[in-house]
Amino acid sequence: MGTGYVGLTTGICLAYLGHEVTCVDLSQEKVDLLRAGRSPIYEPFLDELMHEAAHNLTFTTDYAEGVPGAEVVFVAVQTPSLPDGQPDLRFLRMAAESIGKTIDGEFTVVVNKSTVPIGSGNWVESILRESFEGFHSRRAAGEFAVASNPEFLREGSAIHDTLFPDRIVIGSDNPRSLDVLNRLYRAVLNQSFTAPTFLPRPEEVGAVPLVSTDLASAELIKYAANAFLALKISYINEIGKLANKVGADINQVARGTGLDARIGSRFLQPGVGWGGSCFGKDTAALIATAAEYSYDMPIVSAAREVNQRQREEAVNKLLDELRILKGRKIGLLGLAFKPNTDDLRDSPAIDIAKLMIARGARVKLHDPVAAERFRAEQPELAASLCESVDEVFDDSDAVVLVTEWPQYLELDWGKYVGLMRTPVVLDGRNVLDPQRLSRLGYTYLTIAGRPVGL
Ligand SMILES: NC(=O)c1ccc[n+]([C@@H]2O[C@H](COP(=O)([O-])OP(=O)(O)OC[C@H]3O[C@@H](n4cnc5c(N)ncnc54)[C@H](O)[C@@H]3O)[C@@H](O)[C@H]2O)c1
Ligand SMILES: O=c1ccn([C@@H]2O[C@H](COP(=O)(O)OP(=O)(O)O[C@H]3O[C@H](CO)[C@@H](O)[C@H](O)[C@H]3O)[C@@H](O)[C@H]2O)c(=O)[nH]1
Repeated sequence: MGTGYVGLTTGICLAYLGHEVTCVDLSQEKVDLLRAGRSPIYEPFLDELMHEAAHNLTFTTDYAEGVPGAEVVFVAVQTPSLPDGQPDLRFLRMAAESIGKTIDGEFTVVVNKSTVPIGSGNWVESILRESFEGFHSRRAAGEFAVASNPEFLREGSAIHDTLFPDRIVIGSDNPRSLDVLNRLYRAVLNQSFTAPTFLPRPEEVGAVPLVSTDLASAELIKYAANAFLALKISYINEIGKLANKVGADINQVARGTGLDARIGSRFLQPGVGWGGSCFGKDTAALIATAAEYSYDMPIVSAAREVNQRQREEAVNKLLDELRILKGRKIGLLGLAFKPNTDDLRDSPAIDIAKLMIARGARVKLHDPVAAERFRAEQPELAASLCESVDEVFDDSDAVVLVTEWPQYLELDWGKYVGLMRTPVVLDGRNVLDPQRLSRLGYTYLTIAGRPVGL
C-alpha cells in the first residue's frame, strides 16, 4: 500500500525475487504511469528492475485487488511531520481501515514499513480489528497479525539497499507472522538470488543478519538509527566550524577520526547538512515521543539546531565575502536534497535560496533531474530556474554547490570563471578541489573548515 520511494522499491524488489506483488496507491496518476511501465520517481535502476519483474507486478488503486488472498500486506504510506513534530498518521489510518475492510479468509500479516511512532503497531491492529468487524459484521478471529519491518533504504541507492541490506528488522508479537516474513525474505537473508546484471552483488555482502524482536523495539530501532546518522553529520559539521576557527582542514579531521573502527568513516561528510524526507521528520518525531513521557533528548535536539545553522552558514559565508547580498546574483547548483534522486523534501537548497532572497539577492537555480518537480512543488521559485549550467554562472556574483551531483563535479570549471561577475564559489559539500579552483581564478569558500594553505 503506497507506491512512493519505499513502497515501489519494496514491491519491485519482491517481485524481482519471485513473489507475486500488487502495488496499491490512491493516486490514479501514479498508477497510470506505472501501468505504462514508467516510474513516477527518479531512482537509479528502478525502471530496469520494474521491466525485469513486470510479470510478477500489478498496479491498482483498488484495495480489493491487492488485499484479498495476500499473505503479506505492506503499508508504506507517507508519515510527514505535523507542526508539533509528531508524524501525521492520517494516511496510515486510512490504509489500515481499507485493509481491514478488504482482508478476507486467509491469515494475513499486515506489516508497517512506514516509519511510525512507537505503539503504532498496536494502534494499527485496533483499527484493522474495528474496520474488519464493522465491515464483515463478525469478530475477527486470527485472520491477521501486525508486524513492524522498518525500512533503511537510502534514496539514490534504494534498490541496492533493498537487495543487499545491512540487516532486516522484524518486530512482531505473533510467531506466525515472523515465520511468514522469514520465508518472504529468505532469498535476501541468504543472498541466494541471482543479482541483476546491472547491479551485481558487492563482494563483501554475506548472509544478512535478521533482528527479530517485539513491535516496540523494531519501531524504536528505526528512529534510533536515523537520529544517530543525523547527529553524526551534525557532529562533524560542528567540528567543521571549530576547524574553521583554528585553521584545521576538516576533510583530514573527518578522515583521521572516521578511520577509528569504533567511529566509522561513513556519514562524516561535512557541508550544508542533512535534508530529505527522513532525518528532519524522524528526529522531530523522536523528540515528540520522548516529550509524551516528559523526557527530553538534548543530543537529538542539538543535532537539529546544528543542522539548521549549516543552512544559515551558507548565506553568512557569502555575506562575509560579498559584504552585501542585496542586488547580487547567486547561482545554486543542485536542488534535490542529495544526488541521484529527484526528492526535494526538506532540501537545504530550498531553504538557502529563500534565505538569499530574503536578503535581497536574485537566485539562479539548477538541477539536472529535479528541476521539473521543483517547478511543480515550488511555483513561487520556478521563475528562478535556469535551463543550463552556463546560465547559472553567467554574470553571477557567486555560485554555491549545494548538491554534489556527479555532473557538477565533472564540469569544465575553467570555462565558467570568465562568465562570472565575481568568480566566487562556495563549496557547500566540501567536494571540489580548492587548489584547482584557486588556480583557475576562483575565490574558493567552504562551509565547514577552510582547507589549510588557502
Ligand atoms: N523515502 C525514504 O528514503 C524512506 C526510507 C525509509 C523509510 N521511509 C518511510 O517510509 C514511509 C513512506 O515514505 P516514502 O518516501 O516512500 O513516501 P512517498 O510520499 O514517496 O510515498 C507514499 C505513497 O503512499 C500513497 N498513499 C497515501 N495514502 C495511501 C493510502 N491510504 N493507500 C494507498 N496509498 C497511499 C501516496 O499516494 C504515495 O504515493 C514514510 O513513513 C517514511 O518515513 C522512507
Ligand atoms: O556524510 C554525510 C552523509 C549524508 N549527508 C546528507 O544527509 C542527508 C541524508 O542522506 P542519506 O542518509 O544518504 O539519504 P536518505 O535517503 O535520507 O536516507 C536516510 O533516511 C532514510 C529514511 O528513513 C533511511 O532509510 C536511510 O537509512 C537514511 O540514510 C542528505 O541531505 C545528505 O546530503 C551529509 O550531509 N553528510
